[in-house]
Amino acid sequence: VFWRSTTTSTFPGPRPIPLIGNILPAQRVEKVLSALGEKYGPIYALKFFRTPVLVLNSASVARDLLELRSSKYANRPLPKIVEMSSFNRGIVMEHDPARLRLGRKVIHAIGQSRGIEEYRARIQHYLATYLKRMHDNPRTFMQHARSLVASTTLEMSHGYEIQGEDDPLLSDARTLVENFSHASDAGGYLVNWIPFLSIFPEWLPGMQFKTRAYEWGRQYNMVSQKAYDWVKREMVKGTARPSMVAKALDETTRDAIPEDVIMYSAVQVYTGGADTTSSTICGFILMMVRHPDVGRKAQAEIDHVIGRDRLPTYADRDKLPYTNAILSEVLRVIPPISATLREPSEDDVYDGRYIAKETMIIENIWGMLRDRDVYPDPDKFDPERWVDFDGRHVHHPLNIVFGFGRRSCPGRVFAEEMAFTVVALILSLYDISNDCDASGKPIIPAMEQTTGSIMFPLPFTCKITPRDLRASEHVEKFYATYYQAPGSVNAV
Ligand code: HEM
Repeated sequence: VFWRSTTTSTFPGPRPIPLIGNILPAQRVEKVLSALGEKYGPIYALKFFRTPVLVLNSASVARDLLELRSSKYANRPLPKIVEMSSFNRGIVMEHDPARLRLGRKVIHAIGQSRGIEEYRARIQHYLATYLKRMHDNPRTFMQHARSLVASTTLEMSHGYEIQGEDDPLLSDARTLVENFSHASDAGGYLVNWIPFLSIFPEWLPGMQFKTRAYEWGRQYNMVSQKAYDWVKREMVKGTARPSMVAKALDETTRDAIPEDVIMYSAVQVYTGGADTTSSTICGFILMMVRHPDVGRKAQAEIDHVIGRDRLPTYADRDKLPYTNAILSEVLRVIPPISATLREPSEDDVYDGRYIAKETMIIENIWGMLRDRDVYPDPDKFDPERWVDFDGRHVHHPLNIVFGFGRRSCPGRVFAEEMAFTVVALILSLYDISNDCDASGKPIIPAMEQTTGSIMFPLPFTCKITPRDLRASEHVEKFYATYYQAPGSVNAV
């Protein structure tokens, strides 16, 4: 204590109310945290009840702490409600370093380009299905984006093929994401700040959160187990398709990884990957409706580099800098995850100031991506910013939206590939424009997102029309080439 008080000072921040701490709104916290950052700087202190909190509002500070001191900042705080609902099982909230390492290793089997390659034919199949649906029914573009990513992630994690929108596993997985989103809303439950509340019985007024948390936990365990058992049964029958679970249960690694680590890691491919990646695709369409000039410029680039005789592929990414810049700028202005949490496993000092062990660290991703010192006019959607910008730079949006250091997103490679491919295909095939209301006035959708730990653009309408006759021919050809009829896929 003597050392602390003589050599270090504390971080600036708004004065907390005694006993309660600082009060933040229940929704759109990231915006309030950014506004406070403008007053108190790139790293500042708050207090929630007795918990000390540090907010990181700058990517450089996040890199200094979470990347350059990654072993010290590899933990996430564990809110009581998350523990009560069993969501601490699985990579996202894992506390045990050995289990975390194994869980991330399981996911890495599909998180790297080589791993993704094994699913190439299936990814093409789902892209073909997506394009056909977009072509036949462009009005439901949001649903098509969600189905595309849901199908691909469940295929890669479990080798499972979704049977339409009513598929029982898909609807269980969607409920699970919703429950997780509620449970991980740290500010939403008093018990996260006053943990002893959890000892009171469920029938007392105000204790209903306990019933809810146990129900979420029951559902999480049930879905994870059901999906995992399904793969094991398929393996016994000899009909299992290539998947992350099948690979992890392979003879060579069978004894090395505990079964529950495989089971929960697999289900988190869907929970971590599906809504985030489809939110990005819908965010792209939203920005194209709002900025038709940007879409036209990208189409000119695609036509010039690729021509109209074939469709762009992921392999063309480096040749399409403007199209690629659109993806970066979409993720900068509407990142699917606005903030995540960490905590240091030991005391630390940064910039001459003291950080106590188990301080709650808020990575304000939304705020970092609107840092006025780095991005002039940060609310402006301007892909041009990224055309000549070094992709390795700490302030490049793609180095921020997936987080930092040891807990950064293991699905980044897949997410970038899927999102870029869809952006390039859609721009090459379709014009995206605004709808009009009954009086003929253009409807320009607002940049509003759902609340919760994964944000999705609110439903909006637009027109998605084929650019020319060649677009229809390309979609038909793509479908004929890549669509795989049920039952035609080989087992492992
Ligand atoms: C555009 C799409 C995506 C975005 C923006 C995104 C963003 C993030 C962020 C910000 C984190 C927290 C990082 C941190 O704490 O520093 C994270 C973690 C995670 N993501 Fe993603 N993600 C995306 C797609 C995916 C995909 C496709 C998968 C699955 C293959 C996935 C699986 C995970 C998992 C399991 C974690 C927890 C990692 C850990 O705690 O160690 N994500 N993601």
